[in-house]
This record gives sequence, C-alpha cells and structure tokens, in this order.
Amino acid sequence: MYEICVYGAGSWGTAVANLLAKKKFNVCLCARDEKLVLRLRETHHNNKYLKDIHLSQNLVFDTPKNAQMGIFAVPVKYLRDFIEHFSIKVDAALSLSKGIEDETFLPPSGILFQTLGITKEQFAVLSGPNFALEVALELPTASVVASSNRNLAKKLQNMFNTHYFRVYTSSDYIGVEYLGALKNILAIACGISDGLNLGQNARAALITRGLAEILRTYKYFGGKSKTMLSLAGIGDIVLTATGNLSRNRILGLKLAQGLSIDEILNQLNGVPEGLNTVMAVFRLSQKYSIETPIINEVYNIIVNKKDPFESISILMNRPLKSE
Ligand SMILES: NC(=O)C1=CN([C@@H]2O[C@H](COP(=O)(O)OP(=O)(O)OC[C@H]3O[C@@H](n4cnc5c(N)ncnc54)[C@H](O)[C@@H]3O)[C@@H](O)[C@H]2O)C=CC1
Ligand SMILES: O=C(CO)COP(=O)(O)O
Repeated sequence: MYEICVYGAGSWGTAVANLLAKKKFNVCLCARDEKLVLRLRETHHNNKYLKDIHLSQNLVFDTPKNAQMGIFAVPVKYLRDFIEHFSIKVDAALSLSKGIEDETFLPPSGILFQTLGITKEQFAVLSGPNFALEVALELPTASVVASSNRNLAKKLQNMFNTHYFRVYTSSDYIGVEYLGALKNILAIACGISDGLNLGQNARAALITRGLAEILRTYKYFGGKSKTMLSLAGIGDIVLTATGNLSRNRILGLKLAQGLSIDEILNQLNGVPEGLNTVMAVFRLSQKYSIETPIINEVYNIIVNKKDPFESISILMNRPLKSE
C-alpha cells in the first residue's frame, strides 16, 4: 500500500502528483498502461500530456494500487469502471475530476462513495481555476479544498499549499463538485461564440446569463449559492470560458469551424468533460423543467448538429424578461 496514490496520468493527475512530490511527500502516480509506467520511470517525462515538464525524481510510478490517500484524476465517464477494474481501496479520497455521471447525475463523490465504500467524512474535492500546465510551471494559482470533514480539508490545505499554489478550504463539497462540472458547458458555449467571431459582448453575455442557468441547475443538486462566487465557481468559469488551454473551450472553437465531434476528439489532447455533462444536464433540465436556454442550444449544436447561428437567433429572440 502506498501513502498517496494519484490515479490517472493525464495532465492534471501528473501536475498534482508532481506538486506533492516536489514537496517531498511519498507519492505514486498510477497509470493504467504498464508501458506508460515503464516510460515514466525511465524518463520522468509525461510526453503526451505535460511534455516539457521534468517530473520530480521523488515521484514514483506504478499501475493502480491501494493507498492511504487516493487522489482521483480520472475523467468521470471512466471513474466507476476504473476503480472496480483495479479493485482500489483507500482510507480517504480526494477528487480532482470535473464532471457528472451521465445516467445517475452523480458527481465524483457519489461514485467514490459507492465504489470505495467510503463516507463523506473520508472525502474531499480540490477545484478552482487551475490549468495543469500553469501549475506545473509554478505560475501563481489559487484553489479550494472542500469537505464536510473540517480536519481533512485543513490537512489537505496544508499538504497542497506552496508559494505558487494557494489553497483555501470550504465545507460545500457538493457545490464545488457540481460547479466544476457545469462550468465546462459554458466554456463550450463561449468557444463556439468566439469561434464565430461574435465578439466580446456576446461572450460576457453568455457567461453572465449562463451563470443564471448554472445557479438554477446547481440549486437542484443542493449546492450553496455563495459557492458560485468562489474560486470553484466564478473563478473557474472565467478561466475556462476565456482561456485557450481549456479543452472544453477548444471543443467549442472547433465546433464553430464546422468540425465533427469525432474529428475534434481525435485532435484534442485530453477529455472535454463538458461533452458528457451537457448530455446529463439537458436531460435533467427537461425532466424537471429547469430553464436552461444556453445549455439547450449547446446540446442541440452537439447532438442535433444545429447551425450555431440559428442557436444565436433563438437565444436573442426569446420572450423579453427582467434580469
Ligand atoms: N487538465 C486540467 O487542467 C484540469 C483537469 N481537471 C479534471 O481532471 C480530470 C482528469 O483530467 P486530466 O488529468 O486533464 O486528463 P486528460 O484529459 O489530460 O487525460 C485523459 C485521462 O483519461 C484517462 N483515460 C482515458 N481513457 C480512459 C479509460 N477508458 N479509463 C480510464 N481512464 C481513461 C487517460 O489515461 C488520462 O489519464 C478531468 O475530470 C478534468 O476535468 C481538473 C482541473 C484541471
Ligand atoms: O478545469 C480546468 C481548469 O480549471 C480545465 O479545463 P478543461 O478541462 O476545459 O481543459
């Protein structure tokens, strides 16, 4: 059993494992692919996801094993199968993933409770405006650890905090998780708008009115309103809706160029979680009559191949209302 395992050697899992290893924690980065594990051991470079970053000599690599602290950086779509396949056992879990499970609408915490048999007292989530590459380059970054267990949140805050990575705590883990997932839909919407050169006014309007939709959806899940104003809320929305390191925003930019989803996924280096999240949220909003016009149009562009200009026209010509 390892002290700390980071599961998932994508860009964020690698950057987070490296941050902890540089702080001299005993940490193992766990990848599914044995060949990748061997290459990482030999080179201390993750060429696919963080190619110019030399990883700490203190970092060890393995296939998934049990750990005292399990840190999960696996896209939500694969998380349940990943844990079951490797029969992972941990004493406590930290989630880094930003998505919702399609059929169940569960955030990572719900999946981890079911698969690992842990309780909410053993769970925390780390989220915020955090592009993996910028953290790996030690650029100033702020983040939040949320848990209903105050001691666990404080412990993780101290574990992660460095001169370039400032960590806050929160008790609203549900709000932090759902905001991390929902913001990806707005990043896709803004990517589409910017890809069509609709201007900065349009982008600001999409972010602001999108926030109203996120608030309505997210209240349904039990997130606290004030978390919207946090690093995990508005902070991450601004970052991914405007920053070109976001895979979700790039998905939108490429949709605007007329590429198909398959073509885009082939070109993208990583998983745009918003693609699955928009499917789940669309079904949810239909089922419970939640008003989500922007989210509905993102869904229609992706699933029904609707012309984005038609979507803009629909959004601009909705019945007039107060803000
Ligand atoms: N990259 C970033 O800057 C940030 C990412 N996140 C979140 O972290 C989570 C992980 O993302 P990244 O590290 O960026 O990954 P990534 O998108 O860079 O890489 C894809 C990851 O998915 C794994 N994967 C692909 N197919 C799989 C399968 N069938 N079963 C299990 N795993 C599979 C790959 O091995 C790899 O670890 C996502 O939920 C993402 O939203 C959160 C904050 C920042
Ligand atoms: O969540 C992120 C930064 O906070 C990363 O966003 P993408 O998954 O869109 O790249």
